[in-house]
Amino acid sequence: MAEKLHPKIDNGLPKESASFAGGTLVCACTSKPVKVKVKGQIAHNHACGCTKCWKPEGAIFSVVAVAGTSDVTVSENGDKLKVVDSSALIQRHACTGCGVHMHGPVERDHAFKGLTFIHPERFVEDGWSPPGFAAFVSSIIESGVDPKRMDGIRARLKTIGLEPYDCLNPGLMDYMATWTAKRSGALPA
Ligand SMILES: N[C@@H](CCC(=O)N[C@@H](CSCO)C(=O)NCC(=O)O)C(=O)O
Ligand SMILES: [Zn+2]
Ligand SMILES: [Zn+2]
Repeated sequence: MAEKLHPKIDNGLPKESASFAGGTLVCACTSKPVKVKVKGQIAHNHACGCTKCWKPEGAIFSVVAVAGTSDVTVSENGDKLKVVDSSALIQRHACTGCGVHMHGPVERDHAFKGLTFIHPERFVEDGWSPPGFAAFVSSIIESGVDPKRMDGIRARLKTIGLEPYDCLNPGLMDYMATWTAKRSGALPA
């Protein structure tokens, strides 16, 4: 049987719509849900195997993307949000009612400063840009996945169309390294 990875990718990738202009993320609470508005299309959507990103029940990967922090606004019931780990790069704001991570801005001096991580499956609307790769794949072992399943899981990701990487994809890794090199002076700013 095919490995189950995440409900939004197990049956093929969701379809992007050219008319998607942003939408509203809603948490899983049946009463007073937290709502977050996002302007415009999301970027760098990926399946993430790290232990820190929020995953729906039973999933071994999260689906996570970024938007510009200035395009992300908590619109309802923001008082229910609490930062999961204030020492982390991504300041993941989780709903204290249901546990869903609703937005995760990067505020520290870093290549990703000014971006906010979000989970597009929480959009009420369809049409958001689908995941393009799988990141931190080996990290699923840290959540308890049997290492013997890894070949099958990587093969399944490739079948779905998500190239598996054990960190981020080459484009984002190069972007971060370039930022670091410019900071150190190894490359001209
Ligand atoms: N093996 C660790 C990896 C955790 C990790 O570094 N996660 C990445 C990707 S999150 C979305 O792409 C990261 O950038 N984390 C920064 C942060 O969490 O603040 C594990 O699995 O825990
Ligand atoms: Zn909630
Ligand atoms: Zn992650």
